[in-house]
Amino acid sequence: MMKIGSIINGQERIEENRQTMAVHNPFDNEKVAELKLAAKKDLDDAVTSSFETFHSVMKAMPAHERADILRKTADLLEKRTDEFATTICKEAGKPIKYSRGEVERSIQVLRFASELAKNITGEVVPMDAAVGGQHRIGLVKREPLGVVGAITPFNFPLNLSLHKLAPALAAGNTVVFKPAEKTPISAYKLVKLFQEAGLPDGVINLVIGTGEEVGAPLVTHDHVHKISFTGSLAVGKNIRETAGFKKVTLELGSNSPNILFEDSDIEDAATELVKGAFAFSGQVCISAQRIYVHQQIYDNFLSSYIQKINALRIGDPLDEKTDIGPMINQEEAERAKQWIDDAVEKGAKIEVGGEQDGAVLTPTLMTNVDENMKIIAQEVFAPIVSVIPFRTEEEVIGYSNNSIYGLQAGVFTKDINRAMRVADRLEMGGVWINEISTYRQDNHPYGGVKQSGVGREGVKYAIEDMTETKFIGIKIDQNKQ
Ligand SMILES: NC(=O)c1ccc[n+]([C@@H]2O[C@H](COP(=O)([O-])OP(=O)(O)OC[C@H]3O[C@@H](n4cnc5c(N)ncnc54)[C@H](O)[C@@H]3O)[C@@H](O)[C@H]2O)c1
Ligand SMILES: O=C[C@H](O)CS(=O)(=O)O
Repeated sequence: MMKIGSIINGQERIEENRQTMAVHNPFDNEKVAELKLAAKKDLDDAVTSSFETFHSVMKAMPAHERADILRKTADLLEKRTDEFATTICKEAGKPIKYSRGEVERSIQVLRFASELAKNITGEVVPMDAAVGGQHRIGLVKREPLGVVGAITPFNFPLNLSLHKLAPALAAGNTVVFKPAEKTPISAYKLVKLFQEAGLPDGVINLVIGTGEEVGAPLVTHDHVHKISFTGSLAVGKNIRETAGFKKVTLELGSNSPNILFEDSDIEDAATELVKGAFAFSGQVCISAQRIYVHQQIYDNFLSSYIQKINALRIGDPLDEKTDIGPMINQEEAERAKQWIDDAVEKGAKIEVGGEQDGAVLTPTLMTNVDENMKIIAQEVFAPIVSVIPFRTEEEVIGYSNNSIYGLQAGVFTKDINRAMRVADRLEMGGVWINEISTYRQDNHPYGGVKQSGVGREGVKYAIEDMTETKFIGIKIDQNKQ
Protein backbone atom coordinates (compact mmCIF):
# COMPACT_ATOMS: atom_id res chain seq x y z
CA MET A 1 0.00 0.00 0.00
CA MET A 2 1.51 3.35 -1.04
CA LYS A 3 2.21 6.22 1.35
CA ILE A 4 2.12 9.48 -0.59
CA GLY A 5 2.34 13.15 0.18
CA SER A 6 2.81 16.54 -1.36
CA ILE A 7 5.82 17.21 -3.58
CA ILE A 8 7.15 20.72 -3.08
CA ASN A 9 10.32 21.92 -4.76
CA GLY A 10 11.00 18.32 -5.70
CA GLN A 11 10.84 17.05 -2.12
CA GLU A 12 8.08 14.78 -0.82
CA ARG A 13 6.47 15.74 2.48
CA ILE A 14 5.47 12.50 4.24
CA GLU A 15 6.68 13.08 7.78
CA GLU A 16 4.99 10.71 10.24
CA ASN A 17 3.38 13.46 12.37
CA ARG A 18 1.12 14.62 9.57
CA GLN A 19 -2.63 14.17 9.39
CA THR A 20 -3.47 11.15 7.23
CA MET A 21 -6.31 10.12 4.94
CA ALA A 22 -6.89 6.70 3.38
CA VAL A 23 -7.77 6.02 -0.25
CA HIS A 24 -9.92 2.92 -0.68
CA ASN A 25 -10.84 0.98 -3.80
CA PRO A 26 -14.58 1.78 -4.08
CA PHE A 27 -15.32 -1.76 -5.29
CA ASP A 28 -13.83 -3.87 -2.49
CA ASN A 29 -12.84 -1.18 0.01
CA GLU A 30 -9.20 -2.32 -0.13
CA LYS A 31 -6.92 0.40 1.25
CA VAL A 32 -4.82 1.39 -1.75
CA ALA A 33 -2.94 4.39 -0.34
CA GLU A 34 -2.33 6.43 2.77
CA LEU A 35 -2.09 10.19 2.23
CA LYS A 36 0.11 12.41 4.35
CA LEU A 37 -2.03 15.52 4.15
CA ALA A 38 -0.73 18.99 3.43
CA ALA A 39 -1.53 21.85 5.77
CA LYS A 40 -1.84 25.57 5.01
CA LYS A 41 1.92 26.05 5.58
CA ASP A 42 2.65 23.50 2.85
CA LEU A 43 0.32 25.33 0.48
CA ASP A 44 2.13 28.60 1.18
CA ASP A 45 5.48 26.89 0.57
CA ALA A 46 4.17 25.46 -2.70
CA VAL A 47 2.99 28.87 -3.94
CA THR A 48 6.29 30.47 -2.94
CA SER A 49 8.21 27.76 -4.78
CA SER A 50 6.06 28.12 -7.91
CA PHE A 51 6.28 31.91 -7.80
CA GLU A 52 10.07 31.93 -7.42
CA THR A 53 10.55 29.16 -9.99
CA PHE A 54 8.45 31.06 -12.51
CA HIS A 55 10.67 34.12 -12.25
CA SER A 56 13.95 32.21 -12.18
CA VAL A 57 13.66 28.97 -14.16
CA MET A 58 10.49 29.09 -16.23
CA LYS A 59 10.96 32.54 -17.72
CA ALA A 60 14.33 31.36 -19.01
CA MET A 61 13.11 28.05 -20.42
CA PRO A 62 12.72 28.24 -24.21
CA ALA A 63 9.60 26.83 -25.85
CA HIS A 64 11.48 23.97 -27.49
CA GLU A 65 12.65 22.74 -24.06
CA ARG A 66 9.09 22.92 -22.70
CA ALA A 67 7.92 21.02 -25.77
CA ASP A 68 10.60 18.34 -25.28
CA ILE A 69 9.62 17.76 -21.63
CA LEU A 70 5.94 17.40 -22.60
CA ARG A 71 6.82 14.99 -25.38
CA LYS A 72 9.09 12.90 -23.12
CA THR A 73 6.33 12.74 -20.49
CA ALA A 74 3.91 11.48 -23.16
CA ASP A 75 6.41 8.80 -24.19
CA LEU A 76 6.96 7.71 -20.57
CA LEU A 77 3.20 7.62 -19.93
CA GLU A 78 2.66 5.51 -23.05
CA LYS A 79 5.17 2.95 -21.79
CA ARG A 80 3.32 2.81 -18.45
CA THR A 81 -0.24 2.79 -19.78
CA ASP A 82 -1.27 -0.38 -17.95
CA GLU A 83 0.20 0.80 -14.63
CA PHE A 84 -1.66 4.11 -14.79
CA ALA A 85 -4.88 2.45 -16.00
CA THR A 86 -4.77 0.05 -13.05
CA THR A 87 -4.11 2.97 -10.69
CA ILE A 88 -7.14 4.91 -11.95
CA CYS A 89 -9.25 1.74 -11.78
CA LYS A 90 -8.29 1.06 -8.16
CA GLU A 91 -8.56 4.60 -6.82
CA ALA A 92 -11.73 5.63 -8.69
CA GLY A 93 -13.48 2.30 -9.31
CA LYS A 94 -13.49 3.12 -13.02
CA PRO A 95 -13.77 -0.05 -15.18
CA ILE A 96 -10.34 -0.88 -16.56
CA LYS A 97 -11.41 -0.43 -20.19
CA TYR A 98 -12.46 3.17 -19.44
CA SER A 99 -9.38 3.75 -17.30
CA ARG A 100 -7.16 2.66 -20.18
CA GLY A 101 -9.09 4.98 -22.48
CA GLU A 102 -8.38 7.85 -20.10
CA VAL A 103 -4.65 7.13 -20.20
CA GLU A 104 -4.69 7.01 -24.02
CA ARG A 105 -6.41 10.42 -24.14
CA SER A 106 -3.90 11.77 -21.61
CA ILE A 107 -1.03 10.82 -23.90
CA GLN A 108 -2.71 12.78 -26.69
CA VAL A 109 -3.17 15.83 -24.44
CA LEU A 110 0.56 15.83 -23.69
CA ARG A 111 1.40 15.53 -27.39
CA PHE A 112 -1.02 18.30 -28.37
CA ALA A 113 0.59 20.51 -25.72
CA SER A 114 4.11 19.65 -26.88
CA GLU A 115 3.27 20.65 -30.47
CA LEU A 116 1.44 23.82 -29.43
CA ALA A 117 4.23 24.92 -27.06
CA LYS A 118 6.30 25.84 -30.12
CA ASN A 119 3.47 27.68 -31.83
CA ILE A 120 2.29 30.30 -29.37
CA THR A 121 2.17 33.30 -31.66
CA GLY A 122 1.13 36.93 -31.49
CA GLU A 123 0.33 39.35 -34.29
CA VAL A 124 1.37 42.58 -36.00
CA VAL A 125 -1.28 45.32 -35.82
CA PRO A 126 -1.86 47.45 -38.99
CA MET A 127 -1.29 50.76 -37.20
CA ASP A 128 -1.82 52.85 -40.32
CA ALA A 129 -5.37 51.62 -40.45
CA ALA A 130 -5.97 54.46 -38.00
CA VAL A 131 -5.63 58.09 -39.02
CA GLY A 132 -2.25 59.26 -37.75
CA GLY A 133 -1.14 55.71 -37.20
CA GLN A 134 1.39 55.62 -40.01
CA HIS A 135 5.11 55.33 -39.16
CA ARG A 136 4.27 53.10 -36.19
CA ILE A 137 4.59 49.37 -35.65
CA GLY A 138 2.24 47.51 -33.37
CA LEU A 139 3.18 44.07 -31.96
CA VAL A 140 1.01 41.77 -29.83
CA LYS A 141 2.88 39.16 -27.77
CA ARG A 142 1.44 36.28 -25.71
CA GLU A 143 3.11 35.95 -22.30
CA PRO A 144 2.64 33.36 -19.53
CA LEU A 145 0.54 34.46 -16.56
CA GLY A 146 2.90 33.16 -13.84
CA VAL A 147 1.51 30.74 -11.23
CA VAL A 148 -1.54 28.65 -12.18
CA GLY A 149 -3.56 27.01 -9.40
CA ALA A 150 -4.93 23.75 -10.82
CA ILE A 151 -7.76 22.14 -8.81
CA THR A 152 -9.14 18.90 -10.20
CA PRO A 153 -12.08 16.46 -9.65
CA PHE A 154 -12.13 12.76 -8.82
CA ASN A 155 -13.64 11.36 -11.99
CA PHE A 156 -10.86 11.72 -14.58
CA PRO A 157 -7.91 12.06 -12.21
CA LEU A 158 -5.26 11.85 -14.94
CA ASN A 159 -6.73 13.41 -18.09
CA LEU A 160 -8.47 16.37 -16.47
CA SER A 161 -5.33 17.12 -14.48
CA LEU A 162 -3.33 17.14 -17.70
CA HIS A 163 -5.87 19.48 -19.28
CA LYS A 164 -4.54 22.02 -16.79
CA LEU A 165 -0.91 21.04 -16.30
CA ALA A 166 0.04 20.46 -19.94
CA PRO A 167 -1.28 23.79 -21.34
CA ALA A 168 0.12 25.64 -18.33
CA LEU A 169 3.61 24.25 -18.96
CA ALA A 170 3.32 24.70 -22.74
CA ALA A 171 2.62 28.40 -22.15
CA GLY A 172 5.55 28.80 -19.73
CA ASN A 173 3.68 28.97 -16.42
CA THR A 174 4.39 27.17 -13.17
CA VAL A 175 1.65 25.23 -11.36
CA VAL A 176 0.38 24.55 -7.86
CA PHE A 177 -1.55 21.33 -8.41
CA LYS A 178 -4.30 20.31 -5.98
CA PRO A 179 -5.86 17.01 -7.09
CA ALA A 180 -9.03 15.47 -5.66
CA GLU A 181 -8.24 13.82 -2.34
CA LYS A 182 -10.53 10.93 -3.37
CA THR A 183 -8.27 10.03 -6.33
CA PRO A 184 -4.78 11.51 -5.79
CA ILE A 185 -2.59 8.53 -6.69
CA SER A 186 -2.52 8.95 -10.47
CA ALA A 187 -1.90 12.67 -9.94
CA TYR A 188 1.05 11.87 -7.67
CA LYS A 189 2.46 9.41 -10.24
CA LEU A 190 1.99 12.02 -12.98
CA VAL A 191 4.13 14.56 -11.13
CA LYS A 192 6.80 11.89 -10.68
CA LEU A 193 6.62 11.23 -14.43
CA PHE A 194 7.23 14.90 -15.20
CA GLN A 195 10.26 14.80 -12.89
CA GLU A 196 11.55 11.74 -14.77
CA ALA A 197 11.06 13.61 -18.05
CA GLY A 198 13.36 16.36 -16.77
CA LEU A 199 10.94 18.99 -15.49
CA PRO A 200 12.90 21.17 -13.04
CA ASP A 201 11.87 21.11 -9.36
CA GLY A 202 9.36 23.80 -8.42
CA VAL A 203 7.67 24.04 -11.83
CA ILE A 204 4.86 21.78 -10.66
CA ASN A 205 4.26 21.72 -6.91
CA LEU A 206 1.81 19.01 -5.86
CA VAL A 207 -0.31 19.68 -2.78
CA ILE A 208 -2.25 16.68 -1.53
CA GLY A 209 -4.95 17.83 0.83
CA THR A 210 -8.57 18.73 1.31
CA GLY A 211 -10.43 21.48 -0.48
CA GLU A 212 -10.99 23.33 2.75
CA GLU A 213 -7.41 23.07 4.09
CA VAL A 214 -5.42 23.74 0.93
CA GLY A 215 -7.86 24.31 -1.97
CA ALA A 216 -9.49 27.40 -0.52
CA PRO A 217 -6.22 29.19 0.45
CA LEU A 218 -4.84 28.42 -3.02
CA VAL A 219 -7.82 30.26 -4.51
CA THR A 220 -7.25 33.38 -2.40
CA HIS A 221 -3.43 33.46 -2.47
CA ASP A 222 -2.04 36.75 -3.83
CA HIS A 223 0.88 35.12 -5.65
CA VAL A 224 -1.39 32.90 -7.74
CA HIS A 225 -2.31 34.45 -11.10
CA LYS A 226 -4.99 32.05 -12.32
CA ILE A 227 -7.27 29.39 -10.88
CA SER A 228 -8.23 26.57 -13.23
CA PHE A 229 -10.96 24.58 -11.51
CA THR A 230 -12.90 21.51 -12.53
CA GLY A 231 -15.52 20.27 -10.14
CA SER A 232 -18.96 20.88 -8.71
CA LEU A 233 -21.15 23.92 -9.16
CA ALA A 234 -21.14 24.61 -5.42
CA VAL A 235 -17.36 24.83 -5.20
CA GLY A 236 -17.17 26.67 -8.50
CA LYS A 237 -19.51 29.38 -7.20
CA ASN A 238 -17.34 29.75 -4.09
CA ILE A 239 -14.23 30.09 -6.21
CA ARG A 240 -15.90 32.69 -8.45
CA GLU A 241 -16.68 34.74 -5.32
CA THR A 242 -13.30 34.43 -3.59
CA ALA A 243 -10.68 34.42 -6.37
CA GLY A 244 -10.42 38.21 -6.53
CA PHE A 245 -8.65 39.59 -9.62
CA LYS A 246 -7.17 36.24 -10.70
CA LYS A 247 -8.18 34.83 -14.07
CA VAL A 248 -10.55 31.92 -13.44
CA THR A 249 -11.61 28.97 -15.56
CA LEU A 250 -14.50 26.93 -14.18
CA GLU A 251 -15.47 23.56 -15.67
CA LEU A 252 -18.58 22.59 -13.73
CA GLY A 253 -21.60 20.34 -13.92
CA SER A 254 -24.32 19.51 -16.39
CA ASN A 255 -27.50 17.53 -17.05
CA SER A 256 -26.81 16.96 -20.72
CA PRO A 257 -29.72 16.50 -23.15
CA ASN A 258 -29.66 14.22 -26.18
CA ILE A 259 -32.38 14.79 -28.79
CA LEU A 260 -33.54 12.02 -31.18
CA PHE A 261 -35.71 13.24 -34.06
CA GLU A 262 -38.01 10.86 -35.92
CA ASP A 263 -35.41 10.16 -38.65
CA SER A 264 -32.69 9.05 -36.16
CA ASP A 265 -30.99 5.69 -36.53
CA ILE A 266 -32.62 4.11 -33.47
CA GLU A 267 -30.30 1.13 -33.05
CA ASP A 268 -27.14 3.20 -33.44
CA ALA A 269 -28.37 5.90 -31.09
CA ALA A 270 -29.44 3.34 -28.47
CA THR A 271 -26.04 1.62 -28.61
CA GLU A 272 -24.12 4.87 -28.26
CA LEU A 273 -26.41 6.24 -25.54
CA VAL A 274 -25.83 3.16 -23.35
CA LYS A 275 -22.18 4.23 -23.15
CA GLY A 276 -23.26 7.86 -23.06
CA ALA A 277 -25.37 7.37 -19.93
CA PHE A 278 -23.55 4.61 -18.09
CA ALA A 279 -19.80 4.87 -18.77
CA PHE A 280 -18.08 5.18 -15.37
CA SER A 281 -21.54 4.84 -13.79
CA GLY A 282 -22.64 8.20 -15.20
CA GLN A 283 -19.98 10.04 -13.18
CA VAL A 284 -19.13 12.13 -16.20
CA CYS A 285 -20.01 15.81 -16.45
CA ILE A 286 -21.40 15.39 -19.99
CA SER A 287 -23.13 12.11 -19.28
CA ALA A 288 -26.38 11.60 -21.22
CA GLN A 289 -28.81 12.38 -18.40
CA ARG A 290 -31.87 13.45 -20.44
CA ILE A 291 -32.84 11.69 -23.67
CA TYR A 292 -35.65 13.39 -25.61
CA VAL A 293 -37.16 11.05 -28.24
CA HIS A 294 -39.67 12.06 -30.92
CA GLN A 295 -43.00 10.40 -30.19
CA GLN A 296 -42.99 8.58 -33.57
CA ILE A 297 -39.97 6.48 -32.53
CA TYR A 298 -40.36 6.59 -28.74
CA ASP A 299 -41.66 3.05 -28.23
CA ASN A 300 -39.14 1.46 -30.58
CA PHE A 301 -36.23 3.36 -29.05
CA LEU A 302 -37.32 2.58 -25.50
CA SER A 303 -37.60 -1.12 -26.28
CA SER A 304 -34.14 -1.23 -27.88
CA TYR A 305 -32.59 0.88 -25.13
CA ILE A 306 -33.99 -1.33 -22.33
CA GLN A 307 -32.63 -4.42 -24.07
CA LYS A 308 -29.14 -2.94 -24.37
CA ILE A 309 -29.07 -1.67 -20.77
CA ASN A 310 -30.04 -5.13 -19.50
CA ALA A 311 -27.03 -6.55 -21.37
CA LEU A 312 -24.55 -4.43 -19.37
CA ARG A 313 -22.18 -6.40 -17.16
CA ILE A 314 -21.92 -5.26 -13.54
CA GLY A 315 -18.82 -6.35 -11.61
CA ASP A 316 -15.21 -5.87 -10.61
CA PRO A 317 -13.83 -2.84 -12.46
CA LEU A 318 -10.53 -4.70 -12.92
CA ASP A 319 -12.33 -7.25 -15.12
CA GLU A 320 -12.00 -6.35 -18.82
CA LYS A 321 -15.62 -7.40 -19.38
CA THR A 322 -17.07 -5.09 -16.73
CA ASP A 323 -19.23 -2.22 -17.97
CA ILE A 324 -20.58 -1.04 -14.63
CA GLY A 325 -18.45 -0.86 -11.49
CA PRO A 326 -19.02 1.05 -8.26
CA MET A 327 -19.66 4.74 -7.89
CA ILE A 328 -16.94 6.71 -6.08
CA ASN A 329 -18.37 5.72 -2.70
CA GLN A 330 -21.44 4.31 -0.95
CA GLU A 331 -22.65 7.74 0.15
CA GLU A 332 -22.95 8.88 -3.46
CA ALA A 333 -24.77 5.66 -4.43
CA GLU A 334 -27.21 6.16 -1.55
CA ARG A 335 -27.75 9.81 -2.58
CA ALA A 336 -28.54 8.71 -6.14
CA LYS A 337 -30.90 5.98 -4.93
CA GLN A 338 -32.71 8.55 -2.82
CA TRP A 339 -33.16 10.74 -5.94
CA ILE A 340 -34.69 7.75 -7.75
CA ASP A 341 -37.08 7.08 -4.86
CA ASP A 342 -37.99 10.77 -4.79
CA ALA A 343 -38.86 10.70 -8.50
CA VAL A 344 -40.95 7.53 -8.10
CA GLU A 345 -42.90 9.14 -5.27
CA LYS A 346 -43.72 11.95 -7.70
CA GLY A 347 -44.93 9.57 -10.42
CA ALA A 348 -41.80 8.48 -12.32
CA LYS A 349 -41.44 4.87 -13.46
CA ILE A 350 -38.31 2.70 -13.18
CA GLU A 351 -38.04 0.79 -16.47
CA VAL A 352 -34.66 -0.78 -15.59
CA GLY A 353 -32.42 -0.86 -12.51
CA GLY A 354 -32.89 1.29 -9.44
CA GLU A 355 -31.09 -1.17 -7.13
CA GLN A 356 -28.27 -0.05 -4.80
CA ASP A 357 -25.78 -2.34 -3.08
CA GLY A 358 -22.95 -0.57 -1.29
CA ALA A 359 -21.23 1.72 -3.80
CA VAL A 360 -22.89 -0.02 -6.76
CA LEU A 361 -26.07 1.44 -8.28
CA THR A 362 -27.45 -0.66 -11.11
CA PRO A 363 -27.91 1.16 -14.46
CA THR A 364 -31.27 2.88 -14.14
CA LEU A 365 -33.69 4.03 -16.83
CA MET A 366 -36.61 6.27 -15.81
CA THR A 367 -39.75 7.30 -17.72
CA ASN A 368 -42.82 9.40 -16.93
CA VAL A 369 -40.55 12.02 -15.40
CA ASP A 370 -41.10 15.77 -15.16
CA GLU A 371 -38.78 18.77 -15.23
CA ASN A 372 -39.07 19.46 -11.52
CA MET A 373 -37.64 16.12 -10.42
CA LYS A 374 -34.00 16.19 -9.20
CA ILE A 375 -33.10 13.48 -11.74
CA ILE A 376 -33.98 16.00 -14.46
CA ALA A 377 -33.34 19.45 -12.99
CA GLN A 378 -30.07 18.72 -11.21
CA GLU A 379 -26.85 16.89 -12.15
CA VAL A 380 -27.37 13.23 -11.14
CA PHE A 381 -23.72 12.25 -11.62
CA ALA A 382 -24.82 8.62 -11.36
CA PRO A 383 -25.98 5.75 -13.65
CA ILE A 384 -29.45 7.24 -14.06
CA VAL A 385 -30.96 8.33 -17.37
CA SER A 386 -34.48 9.52 -18.24
CA VAL A 387 -36.20 9.07 -21.61
CA ILE A 388 -38.84 11.68 -22.44
CA PRO A 389 -41.10 11.89 -25.56
CA PHE A 390 -41.56 15.13 -27.51
CA ARG A 391 -43.71 16.22 -30.45
CA THR A 392 -42.14 19.31 -32.00
CA GLU A 393 -38.75 20.93 -32.55
CA GLU A 394 -39.91 23.98 -30.62
CA GLU A 395 -40.98 21.85 -27.68
CA VAL A 396 -37.73 19.89 -27.39
CA ILE A 397 -35.55 23.00 -27.63
CA GLY A 398 -37.57 24.42 -24.76
CA TYR A 399 -37.10 21.24 -22.71
CA SER A 400 -33.36 21.12 -23.41
CA ASN A 401 -32.75 24.76 -22.54
CA ASN A 402 -34.86 24.63 -19.38
CA SER A 403 -31.77 24.07 -17.21
CA ILE A 404 -29.29 26.01 -15.10
CA TYR A 405 -26.62 24.11 -17.00
CA GLY A 406 -25.39 24.26 -20.60
CA LEU A 407 -22.31 22.13 -21.27
CA GLN A 408 -22.79 19.71 -24.20
CA ALA A 409 -25.76 18.26 -26.06
CA GLY A 410 -26.34 15.61 -28.73
CA VAL A 411 -28.75 16.04 -31.67
CA PHE A 412 -29.68 13.06 -33.87
CA THR A 413 -31.28 13.66 -37.27
CA LYS A 414 -30.45 13.12 -40.95
CA ASP A 415 -31.76 16.62 -41.78
CA ILE A 416 -28.65 18.81 -41.59
CA ASN A 417 -30.71 21.99 -41.88
CA ARG A 418 -32.74 20.99 -38.84
CA ALA A 419 -29.59 19.90 -37.00
CA MET A 420 -27.89 23.26 -37.53
CA ARG A 421 -31.10 25.15 -36.68
CA VAL A 422 -31.40 23.27 -33.39
CA ALA A 423 -27.68 23.57 -32.63
CA ASP A 424 -27.91 27.34 -33.03
CA ARG A 425 -30.77 27.53 -30.54
CA LEU A 426 -29.44 25.20 -27.85
CA GLU A 427 -27.91 27.10 -24.88
CA MET A 428 -24.78 24.97 -24.69
CA GLY A 429 -21.00 25.33 -24.82
CA GLY A 430 -20.91 22.46 -27.31
CA VAL A 431 -23.39 20.58 -29.54
CA TRP A 432 -22.68 17.28 -31.28
CA ILE A 433 -24.71 16.34 -34.33
CA ASN A 434 -25.33 12.57 -34.70
CA GLU A 435 -23.03 12.01 -31.71
CA ILE A 436 -23.78 11.69 -27.99
CA SER A 437 -23.31 14.59 -25.57
CA THR A 438 -20.75 12.44 -23.73
CA TYR A 439 -18.32 12.45 -26.60
CA ARG A 440 -15.32 14.76 -26.28
CA GLN A 441 -11.98 15.03 -28.02
CA ASP A 442 -9.14 16.83 -26.31
CA ASN A 443 -8.37 19.31 -29.08
CA HIS A 444 -11.70 21.13 -29.49
CA PRO A 445 -12.93 23.98 -27.29
CA TYR A 446 -14.69 22.58 -24.23
CA GLY A 447 -16.66 24.33 -21.53
CA GLY A 448 -20.08 25.50 -20.52
CA VAL A 449 -22.49 28.41 -20.54
CA LYS A 450 -24.85 29.38 -17.73
CA GLN A 451 -23.84 27.52 -14.54
CA SER A 452 -21.78 24.88 -16.37
CA GLY A 453 -18.77 27.11 -16.19
CA VAL A 454 -16.59 29.98 -17.34
CA GLY A 455 -13.87 29.79 -19.99
CA ARG A 456 -12.77 26.96 -22.25
CA GLU A 457 -10.40 24.02 -22.10
CA GLY A 458 -9.11 21.89 -24.93
CA VAL A 459 -5.34 22.28 -25.17
CA LYS A 460 -5.13 25.20 -27.64
CA TYR A 461 -7.87 27.13 -25.83
CA ALA A 462 -6.47 26.48 -22.37
CA ILE A 463 -3.10 27.80 -23.54
CA GLU A 464 -4.83 31.01 -24.69
CA ASP A 465 -6.54 31.27 -21.28
CA MET A 466 -3.19 30.71 -19.53
CA THR A 467 -1.44 33.55 -21.32
CA GLU A 468 -1.85 37.32 -21.36
CA THR A 469 -1.44 39.53 -24.44
CA LYS A 470 0.98 42.45 -24.30
CA PHE A 471 0.89 45.24 -26.88
CA ILE A 472 4.21 46.84 -27.86
CA GLY A 473 4.06 49.94 -30.09
CA ILE A 474 7.06 51.43 -31.90
CA LYS A 475 7.13 54.92 -33.37
CA ILE A 476 9.54 55.23 -36.32
CA ASP A 477 11.27 58.63 -36.60
CA GLN A 478 11.14 59.44 -40.34
CA ASN A 479 13.66 62.30 -40.01
CA LYS A 480 16.52 60.21 -38.70
CA GLN A 481 18.69 58.42 -41.31
N1 LIG B 1 -17.04 20.50 -16.79
C1 LIG B 1 -16.08 19.61 -16.67
O1 LIG B 1 -15.13 19.55 -17.47
C2 LIG B 1 -16.09 18.64 -15.53
C3 LIG B 1 -15.26 17.52 -15.61
C4 LIG B 1 -15.28 16.61 -14.54
C5 LIG B 1 -16.09 16.83 -13.43
N2 LIG B 1 -16.87 17.93 -13.39
C6 LIG B 1 -17.74 18.16 -12.25
O2 LIG B 1 -17.05 17.83 -11.03
C7 LIG B 1 -17.97 17.29 -10.09
C8 LIG B 1 -17.46 15.98 -9.57
O3 LIG B 1 -16.13 16.11 -9.10
P1 LIG B 1 -15.80 16.27 -7.53
O4 LIG B 1 -16.81 15.56 -6.72
O5 LIG B 1 -14.38 15.94 -7.35
O6 LIG B 1 -16.04 17.85 -7.36
P2 LIG B 1 -15.77 18.76 -6.05
O7 LIG B 1 -16.19 20.11 -6.40
O8 LIG B 1 -16.30 18.10 -4.84
O9 LIG B 1 -14.15 18.74 -5.89
C9 LIG B 1 -13.34 19.17 -6.95
C10 LIG B 1 -12.01 19.66 -6.39
O10 LIG B 1 -12.25 20.84 -5.63
C11 LIG B 1 -11.61 20.74 -4.36
N3 LIG B 1 -12.33 21.59 -3.44
C12 LIG B 1 -13.37 21.27 -2.64
N4 LIG B 1 -13.78 22.34 -1.93
C13 LIG B 1 -12.98 23.39 -2.29
C14 LIG B 1 -12.88 24.77 -1.94
N5 LIG B 1 -13.71 25.30 -1.05
N6 LIG B 1 -11.93 25.53 -2.53
C15 LIG B 1 -11.08 25.01 -3.44
N7 LIG B 1 -11.10 23.71 -3.82
C16 LIG B 1 -12.05 22.91 -3.25
C17 LIG B 1 -11.67 19.27 -4.05
O11 LIG B 1 -10.72 18.93 -3.06
C18 LIG B 1 -11.33 18.68 -5.42
O12 LIG B 1 -9.94 18.68 -5.63
C19 LIG B 1 -19.29 17.15 -10.83
O13 LIG B 1 -20.13 18.24 -10.56
C20 LIG B 1 -18.89 17.21 -12.29
O14 LIG B 1 -19.91 17.70 -13.13
C21 LIG B 1 -16.92 18.84 -14.42
O1 LIG C 1 -16.54 14.60 -16.52
C1 LIG C 1 -16.42 15.47 -17.38
C2 LIG C 1 -15.25 15.39 -18.30
O2 LIG C 1 -14.99 16.66 -18.86
C3 LIG C 1 -15.50 14.37 -19.38
S1 LIG C 1 -14.09 14.17 -20.33
O3 LIG C 1 -13.07 13.54 -19.50
O4 LIG C 1 -13.64 15.51 -20.71
O5 LIG C 1 -14.48 13.36 -21.49
